[in-house]
Amino acid sequence: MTALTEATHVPHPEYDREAVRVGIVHFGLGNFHRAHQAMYLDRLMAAGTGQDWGICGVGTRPADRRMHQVLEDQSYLYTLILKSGVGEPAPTIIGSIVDHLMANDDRDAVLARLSDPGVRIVSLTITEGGYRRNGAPSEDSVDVFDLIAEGLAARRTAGVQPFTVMSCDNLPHNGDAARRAVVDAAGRLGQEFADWVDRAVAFPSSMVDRITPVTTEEDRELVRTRFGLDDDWPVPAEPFAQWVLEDRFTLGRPPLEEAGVQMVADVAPFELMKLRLLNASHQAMAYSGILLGHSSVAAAAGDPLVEAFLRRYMAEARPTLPPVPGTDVRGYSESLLERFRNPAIADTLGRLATDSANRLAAFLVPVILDNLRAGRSVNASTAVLACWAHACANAVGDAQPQVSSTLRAAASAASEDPARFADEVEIFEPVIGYVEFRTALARGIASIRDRGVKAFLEEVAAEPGSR
Ligand SMILES: NC(=O)c1ccc[n+]([C@@H]2O[C@H](COP(=O)([O-])OP(=O)(O)OC[C@H]3O[C@@H](n4cnc5c(N)ncnc54)[C@H](O)[C@@H]3O)[C@@H](O)[C@H]2O)c1
Ligand SMILES: O=P(O)(O)OC[C@@H](O)[C@@H](O)[C@H](O)[C@H](O)CO
Repeated sequence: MTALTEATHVPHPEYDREAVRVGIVHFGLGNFHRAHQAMYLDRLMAAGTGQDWGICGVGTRPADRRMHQVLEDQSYLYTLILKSGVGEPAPTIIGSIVDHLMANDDRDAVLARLSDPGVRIVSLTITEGGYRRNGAPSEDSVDVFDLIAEGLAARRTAGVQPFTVMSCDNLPHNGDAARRAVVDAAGRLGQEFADWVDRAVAFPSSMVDRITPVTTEEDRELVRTRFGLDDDWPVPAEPFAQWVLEDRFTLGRPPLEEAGVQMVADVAPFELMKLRLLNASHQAMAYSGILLGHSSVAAAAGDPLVEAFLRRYMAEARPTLPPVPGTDVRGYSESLLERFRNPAIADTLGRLATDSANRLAAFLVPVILDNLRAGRSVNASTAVLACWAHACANAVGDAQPQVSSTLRAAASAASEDPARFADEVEIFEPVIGYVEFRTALARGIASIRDRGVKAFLEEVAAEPGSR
């Protein structure tokens, strides 16, 4: 077994990692960041143009301690395994992460990093829920946005220009979501400071894409036995990767376009296309798939009924999208179905159903709202919510969508009184006033209850698509 630091028999960092300086502080260093942003930076370092943009990860939750320990033990190296489903998986050892801190254990070290003039970007993959402040953070967790605001305040006091805050989470207008959260946290330090943050800090939006599932025991075994590498936490991902990023940075940026990133003035059309076709389809597949007895994404996507339902959903979502520069949106939809079917990606419906209310709020509810406003059908997208209600109430174990106990109780009551469910769910607030929505949802819930999910999905999938 070869240590990652010694491995030369697979692609590995050939650049001098000692010469890499930290230029990016990243909050929420999970699998996606390691498969995406860190991979792009590693490409630049290999080309000799990214050496000022080393990454220092920051964990803010107790669960991040495991990542902290593993990375520290492995000199922050890990294996990215790309799986196309055809031929051998392709490993690359990624070297762009050079430090990781736990804010819970050493807040001062994190603030020192944030104050360092060499740090010019703070990036985020803290999940959709990470942008909602629900009361005080739990005792063991540190609030990401409080830390960022404190870091900005320290820089201002020291006369150091503010860093750029770059959200890489799947949220509509993720830059604006980050701005709101940072300005809100800055407001707790004073209104004048919050106004300064709002004026002086750049918050570019981005569209980020690479399906990156949770690491399994099989992935660890693959890396050990097939590649002879001693890696406690490799990252599996699909070969496809896309990053479209607004070119607004206060203190410069890495030459990301040289690594394949699309730098644009306005990311909104790309972002809408991806969230409403890929992520919302993931939601559509998760709850219908769970009710049909599937547990893996590949199996659900390979089920002709789920595929027909996804096509129907995408046809309903497409009219809500603006033209996307250089992109055939129908072709994009087809390519997604193929990516979902990748048999080598052990992605689970359980992962897609994690934190389900926040995901539906970000990806699906806006599609319903736009179609309602335009007087178009919302049957397929509302069918996703009817499936969600039944999956929340009836699925068990890993398949059960992650929701609050209040929401689960509402979902359980929905079978008895389908018309009530709409009023019980906070994330429906933007669409609750539309009678078409309420009727479609109640009808969907009752139809699954009375005729079963298969008959219901067959009926929805057979409706003529919008375009
Ligand atoms: N996995 C993918 O395929 C993928 C693709 C594109 C974008 N993303 C984005 O990246 C995010 C993270 O995905 P991942 O696969 O790395 O997940 P992960 O579970 O591997 O890592 C999530 C990270 O976010 C942190 N986090 C979770 N909730 C938080 C909160 N409320 N406040 C602060 N930090 C929090 C966790 O501690 C962890 O460090 C997604 O939610 C999505 O927005 C993921
Ligand atoms: O990661 P989330 O919570 O935003 O959504 C779950 C999946 O849809 C998502 O992780 C996709 O796999 C990803 O967005 C593909 O780029």
